[in-house]
Amino acid sequence: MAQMVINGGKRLSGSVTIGGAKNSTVAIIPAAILSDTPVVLDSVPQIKDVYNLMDMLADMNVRSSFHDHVLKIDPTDIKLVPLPHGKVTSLRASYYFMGSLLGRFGKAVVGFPGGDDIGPRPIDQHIKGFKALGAQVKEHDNSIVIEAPHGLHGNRVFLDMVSVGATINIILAAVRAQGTTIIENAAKEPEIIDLATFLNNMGAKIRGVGTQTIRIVGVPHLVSTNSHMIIPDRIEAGTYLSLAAAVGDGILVKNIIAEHLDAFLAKIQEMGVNLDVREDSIFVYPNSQLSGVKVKTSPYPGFATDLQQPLTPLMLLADSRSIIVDAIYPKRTRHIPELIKMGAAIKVLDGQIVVDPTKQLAGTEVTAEEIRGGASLLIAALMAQGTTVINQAENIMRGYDCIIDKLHALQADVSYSGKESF
Ligand SMILES: CC(=O)N[C@H]1[C@@H](OP(=O)(O)OP(=O)(O)OC[C@H]2O[C@@H](n3ccc(=O)[nH]c3=O)[C@H](O)[C@@H]2O)O[C@H](CO)[C@@H](O)[C@@H]1O
Ligand SMILES: C=C(OP(=O)(O)O)C(=O)O
Repeated sequence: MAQMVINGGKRLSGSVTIGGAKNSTVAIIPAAILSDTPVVLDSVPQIKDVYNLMDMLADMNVRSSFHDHVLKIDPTDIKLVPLPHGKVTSLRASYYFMGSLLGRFGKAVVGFPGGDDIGPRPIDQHIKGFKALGAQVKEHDNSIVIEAPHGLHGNRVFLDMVSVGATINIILAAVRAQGTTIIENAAKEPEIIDLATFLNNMGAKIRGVGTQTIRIVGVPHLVSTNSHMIIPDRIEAGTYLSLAAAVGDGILVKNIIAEHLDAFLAKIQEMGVNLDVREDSIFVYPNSQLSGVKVKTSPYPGFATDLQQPLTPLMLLADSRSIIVDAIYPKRTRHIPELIKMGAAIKVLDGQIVVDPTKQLAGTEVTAEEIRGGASLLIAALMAQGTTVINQAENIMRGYDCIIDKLHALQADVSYSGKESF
């Protein structure tokens, strides 16, 4: 088990540069096996999910190398193998191999995915999409077995709810299918646009990404000719903005696409956070007076569920009550008992997170049950007097690029002991 040790109570300053988006990267790596030629990705975040996906690629005889944020993937000698367990359960995005193996081989055997334990995460819409394209889907030995003996054929799929994962998985399966697939009620996240840009640059015909209707005309082959630069991670950016507002004495957060953070920026400005939004960076001024706000998460462009936890510690500094309603993952509250251990006046009441003004947090031993819960504890620890030990800190490493170096650059007193020493 990895631990992060934080000596809090210090004001931080300096600048931090945001890495490539986790949720783009973890879709684009599985998508790379749809290419007939080697693929090069740039601005890839140094996170645990990337290393786990590389291990899964190796199981399929796909060579990959990762240096200085450049990831090279050569799928030319790929072999169809079942991916029943092992790394599959270490992250959510392993389920994208269902769509991409199906698109490449017309068959996939993939175990049930892991990822953050933030409440029930069914995949019925993914399966509905695969079936609509002509695949047969069954469960065997804790794996999903998907086969399209007569090939995949484009079709219309109306998603019952807006799902990032189902939208991406259907794109991956449809991109080399025969005919046209139309996804309605599709998710609009910027990471889906990034995936489509990557695939279109290799010859795919995907139109309408970023709207609720996506149209995919299948093509027989994909060929990569240029490297693809991953977009900046809006969730990492929101986390550092929240940290900067909570403990900063003036912090510049660089490599940001501010439009991807509209709902988050509007909310922290409503709290009274003083920001200077520049072309591709945001300067956060030291804050004095903050007010409580109400946050309700919803699919993009709404307030991201992945940012409710990193925002929570900042709410403790407000002079009035804040309320969070996570409409996407109502059970995403495993960090709350840990924040209470640190002295936070916070509770879960009727499915809502109620955050009351808290004068001072105190360092103690807590556990990061998942990525964003871990980020929330990290910010709280930087605010707290004394030492905080975060157990299971490897969960934070699933999604935050070079986090220890970035925190050191801001003068934070943080150390990490664990296998993932990046
Ligand atoms: C790797 C990745 O990109 N992860 C993100 C992705 O997760 P993920 O793709 O798993 O999340 P979805 O967008 O699919 O989930 C949205 C909602 O739909 C429900 N649902 C989804 C699929 C399905 O078949 N059936 C169903 O009921 C889910 O339980 C959830 O309540 O989007 C989430 C919501 O923005 C983010 O928190 C995750 O960071
Ligand atoms: C929930 C998240 O990730 P995943 O879907 O990969 O578990 C997240 O990044 O906050």
